[in-house]
Amino acid sequence: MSVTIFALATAPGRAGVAVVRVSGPAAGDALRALTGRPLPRPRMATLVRLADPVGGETLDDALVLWFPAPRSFTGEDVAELHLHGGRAVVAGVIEALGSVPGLRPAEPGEFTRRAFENGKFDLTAAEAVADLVHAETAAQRRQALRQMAGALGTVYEGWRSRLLRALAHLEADIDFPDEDLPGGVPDAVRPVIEALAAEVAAHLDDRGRGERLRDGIHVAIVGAPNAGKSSLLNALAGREAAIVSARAGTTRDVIEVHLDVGGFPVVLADTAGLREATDEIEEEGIRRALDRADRADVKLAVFDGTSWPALDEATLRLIDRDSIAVVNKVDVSGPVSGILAGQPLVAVSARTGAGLRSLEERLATFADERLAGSGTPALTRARHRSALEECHGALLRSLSAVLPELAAEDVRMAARALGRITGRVDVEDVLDVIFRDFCIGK
Ligand SMILES: Nc1nc2c(ncn2[C@@H]2O[C@H](COP(=O)(O)OP(=O)(O)OP(=O)(O)O)[C@@H](O)[C@H]2O)c(=O)[nH]1
Ligand SMILES: [K+]
Ligand SMILES: [Mg+2]
Repeated sequence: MSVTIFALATAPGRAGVAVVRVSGPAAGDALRALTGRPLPRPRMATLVRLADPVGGETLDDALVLWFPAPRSFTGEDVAELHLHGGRAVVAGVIEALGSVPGLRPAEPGEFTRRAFENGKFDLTAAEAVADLVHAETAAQRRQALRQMAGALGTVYEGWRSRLLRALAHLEADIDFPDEDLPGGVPDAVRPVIEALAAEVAAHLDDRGRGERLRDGIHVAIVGAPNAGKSSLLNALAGREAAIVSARAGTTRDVIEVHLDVGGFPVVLADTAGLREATDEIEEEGIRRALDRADRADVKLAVFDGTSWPALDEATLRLIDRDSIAVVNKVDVSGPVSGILAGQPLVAVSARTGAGLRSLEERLATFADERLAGSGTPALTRARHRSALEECHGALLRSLSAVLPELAAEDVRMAARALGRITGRVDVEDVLDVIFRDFCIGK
């Protein structure tokens, strides 16, 4: 029988309300010990006085909820204590719970892990709980909620059950071979495996859409010294994150800010101005700038409008189809317009804020094209990607296997790779890694 765990489920620190969660066979004992009363009616908020079971001192007047197993978040008996969110109240209740026999503080992610182990949801949904807790933008929230509702798990489990049917077919063929037909995969099964391999490949080939939506789309600001890159970063971030000065070569290190642009998470990076370096520090800064530009999903190529229509050569060379060309300082230069890399220039002033809205809209459109996609659930984690790559490889091998026994073994491997994603098969080794991502109380 499992031990009973407890933890503060809300963020630590002073707050209006703090929720303490208790889960396990002794949760009812704990609730009775602190309230001095019989258990309240299940799932009904009840106002009670909580007192220290040892000294009898009053700790709080709290709302308590009682969820008997199995109808609870973890599938075990669960008690929730909604406290006044002061540090002393929370500390007193936590200490009182620690004195109840059979209780111990929870590890990070332990509540969600128990829910998974009790079959409340599959691993992809458990991972989505962590994503939802960390979601900072609307698009991230939507993706996590979809995944939590089982959108990804359903796709992977669907593939797995089709594979298991194909496997049954293959195994029947091994037991009762048709002497006239040579070769590995029989004709009846081949199209099934081919179709699955194609679906898995299409799912893998999404340019990291789901992973990017979790982690943010990477945007690098590049341009000549004094074009106003750092000023632009500050204007978009709404704070003085980077140093601005009239001296060319101010920025050396890459400076990152995290933004919400139209509901999409964006990691915006300011970089050193591109020119012949004057010392080795600047040289390293420029190397980092080019490296970041190379790895970015989108480049903001910033030009100094005061030299319009002359445009910096080094910056022009970096422009490709993943770039947005920006002309800055239009407060000085006056209006500018033109087409670069097939797209209209965005004219802005980091100083007055003119044009920043259109720039944000253009960025959001880029993010939308790359991240939002077709509504099919996206691949969200490297863990899923590597298992799917393994599955795909095994499917391709099975198609070219010369013996049905070998084809069956490959299909079995492909199915096992899918089962590892949802947590159906041998996952003990990954559980610790996955739940370590969670905070305590989740
Ligand atoms: N008038 C005007 N001046 C600007 C604007 N944006 C930046 N500046 C000025 O241009 C100068 C350079 O700005 P920075 O933001 O430091 O330029 P940078 O591209 O980051 O320069 P490096 O880091 O040296 O590559 C500063 O004096 C800014 O005040 C703008 O929109 N209008
Ligand atoms: K500067
Ligand atoms: Mg700068």
